[in-house]
Amino acid sequence: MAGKTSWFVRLLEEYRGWVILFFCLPASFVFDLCLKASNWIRRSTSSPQLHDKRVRKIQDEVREWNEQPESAKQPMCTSRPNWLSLSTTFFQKSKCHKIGVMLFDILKLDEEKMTVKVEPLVSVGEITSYLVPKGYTLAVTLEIADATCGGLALAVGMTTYSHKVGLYQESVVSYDIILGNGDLVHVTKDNEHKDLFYCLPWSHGTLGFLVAVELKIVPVKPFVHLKYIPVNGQNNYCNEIRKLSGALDKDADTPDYLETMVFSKNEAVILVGNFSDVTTDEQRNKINHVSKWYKPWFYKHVETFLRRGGGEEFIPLQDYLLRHNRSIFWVVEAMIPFGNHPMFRYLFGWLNPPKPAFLKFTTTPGVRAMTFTKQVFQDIVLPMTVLEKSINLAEELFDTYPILIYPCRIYNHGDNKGQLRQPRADQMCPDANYGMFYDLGVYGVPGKVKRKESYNVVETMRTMEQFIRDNGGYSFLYADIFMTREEFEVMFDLTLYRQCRKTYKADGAFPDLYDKIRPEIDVFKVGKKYAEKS
Ligand SMILES: Cc1cc2nc3c(=O)[nH]c(=O)nc-3n(C[C@H](O)[C@H](O)[C@H](O)COP(=O)(O)OP(=O)(O)OC[C@H]3O[C@@H](n4cnc5c(N)ncnc54)[C@H](O)[C@@H]3O)c2cc1C
Ligand SMILES: NC(=O)C1=CN([C@@H]2O[C@H](COP(=O)(O)OP(=O)(O)OC[C@H]3O[C@@H](n4cnc5c(N)ncnc54)[C@H](OP(=O)(O)O)[C@@H]3O)[C@@H](O)[C@H]2O)C=CC1
Ligand SMILES: CC(C)=CCC[C@@H](C)[C@H]1CC[C@@]2(C)C3=C(CC[C@]12C)[C@@]1(C)CC[C@H](O)C(C)(C)[C@@H]1CC3
Repeated sequence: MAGKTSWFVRLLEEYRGWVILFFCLPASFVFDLCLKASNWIRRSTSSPQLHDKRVRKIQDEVREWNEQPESAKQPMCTSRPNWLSLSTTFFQKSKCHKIGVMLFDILKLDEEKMTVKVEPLVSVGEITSYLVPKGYTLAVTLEIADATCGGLALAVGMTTYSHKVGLYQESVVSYDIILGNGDLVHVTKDNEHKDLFYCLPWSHGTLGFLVAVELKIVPVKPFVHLKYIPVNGQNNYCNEIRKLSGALDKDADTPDYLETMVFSKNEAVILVGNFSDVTTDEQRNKINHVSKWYKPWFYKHVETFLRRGGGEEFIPLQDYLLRHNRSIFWVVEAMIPFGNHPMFRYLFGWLNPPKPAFLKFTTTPGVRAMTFTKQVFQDIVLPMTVLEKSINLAEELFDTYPILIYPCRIYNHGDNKGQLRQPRADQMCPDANYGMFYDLGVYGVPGKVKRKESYNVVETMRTMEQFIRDNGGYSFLYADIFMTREEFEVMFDLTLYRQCRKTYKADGAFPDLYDKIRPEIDVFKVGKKYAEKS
């Protein structure tokens, strides 16, 4: 039996690419078809006109929960299974009382106000397909089609347009929330619930159930004119990012989209995109549908410009917005090392990406332990003042490239306005009410470049988190965190959040934020094991 198991495990490990190709990708494809079919059935029986009725049903369920004896009450969460969620943590919903918030409709497009009102489970892929043909897109559109408008609103979202508008939360005009007592409140930044308005982002459903969200949209053109600018030398590319993002001058003419992929300490490609029409033959010859299944993975395509010495293309907007979807940034490479081979792409490229939902659904405790201890998926918000330092530290700790940089405004809304602290004086843009920060994205298998042998995830991540706290930054909470509760409260300001939990009847009704987002694995037990080993 043992022999059989080790033969099987060896097959999985040594030929994992083939196993994924012949088993995971087709299974993921079928899985996706089933999900799509069930969404389609749900949508065809649902309609925006029935929104109020659906909301009343949820309110009734919450009121029923309130009528239970105190001793029987478990905190509430949505019934959406954790495997559908885009988070690396596996929050144990079995410890919660689950309420079905099955809301999938696009409610209203208001072209005068430039907003769109949606139910929370509308996905980024769906809203993009709805808005782009009408000449709009969300001000903050994610690259992953499966992220939902509601999940992003109550957690955090960021994109390559964020140097102009900030985080996803800045593009929210209003939230409709069902509170712990079943009341429905409409929350805006100017009405009597403004305190709640500032606390809902980064709250992960611990303040109430979201039933609708109104989001700002921006006018677009059918193409993005994308310039690929390779830069040598760390100071050079960091200075260029600061300049292009408007970090040094709030009146600088900034591009519509700005992204950087750092391929080694001294080599990066900066992507500068602007909305554009395509009218001339010369422009038409430079059209590139980067998201088609047979095209090279986007980051691999970008990397070629290090050798080619720069270039420009016209990319259809929808292709641009979902450019990282097919290879899930560079996550798929660790699973299918030959996935970017032209033969693979032409024959099987349409099967990619493996659905994150499928991967999560099939994650056994062993695979989870492996991804937890041997891989890194982190997005970190940091001020531009530590750009060089953070890249050097990421190299030292994780030893994996590429590293992703998305500049992003963090607004100073005043004192005690939500979980994010005011940017420090030296982090503010001159004469502006925001500081220029950025997302540092590190995804993959640590030790890839210098082939460092041992990777102690707990020690490494805690060093990174110390750096984040010291510099007034934040970890995205979809990822595993390694902080104690006390350290978490140094990173995030929970003063107003706590007040809101009381005022809006969330205490006892919803889990506490730290308890909801921390990994289900005992980080400190894992840390102790590493200590014993060494
Ligand atoms: C049935 C099945 C289900 C799976 N489900 C999931 C899942 O849910 N989630 C998930 O993330 N993965 C999943 N995988 C993918 C699989 O676990 C991958 O092997 C894993 O992502 C890679 O991690 P690893 O520690 O095994 O790295 P390795 O196999 O050691 O390496 C991954 C890649 O990095 C390179 N590399 C590793 N170490 C170094 C180094 N020191 N220097 C240079 N290069 C290096 C390797 O050459 C390889 O290309 C699944 C695989 C199978 C077969
Ligand atoms: N570029 C970016 O910024 C990207 C960000 N992400 C991250 O991915 C996540 C989004 O993924 P997605 O799968 O859409 O969302 P999730 O299902 O992961 O939801 C995120 C959190 O919001 C809560 N939530 C979601 N909907 C509701 C609701 N209607 N009422 C109350 N609480 C709710 C969830 O609680 P519950 O479990 O109770 O439902 C969960 O804690 C975010 O965490 C985001 O930060 C991912 C990709 C890219
Ligand atoms: C700000 C920006 C650009 C954010 C991009 C975030 C993505 C790279 C993240 C979001 C969700 C994410 C953590 C995910 C994964 C990879 C990285 C993702 C896609 C995977 C698929 C990695 C493999 C894991 O076993 C598992 C399946 C749990 C997760 C699921 C979520």
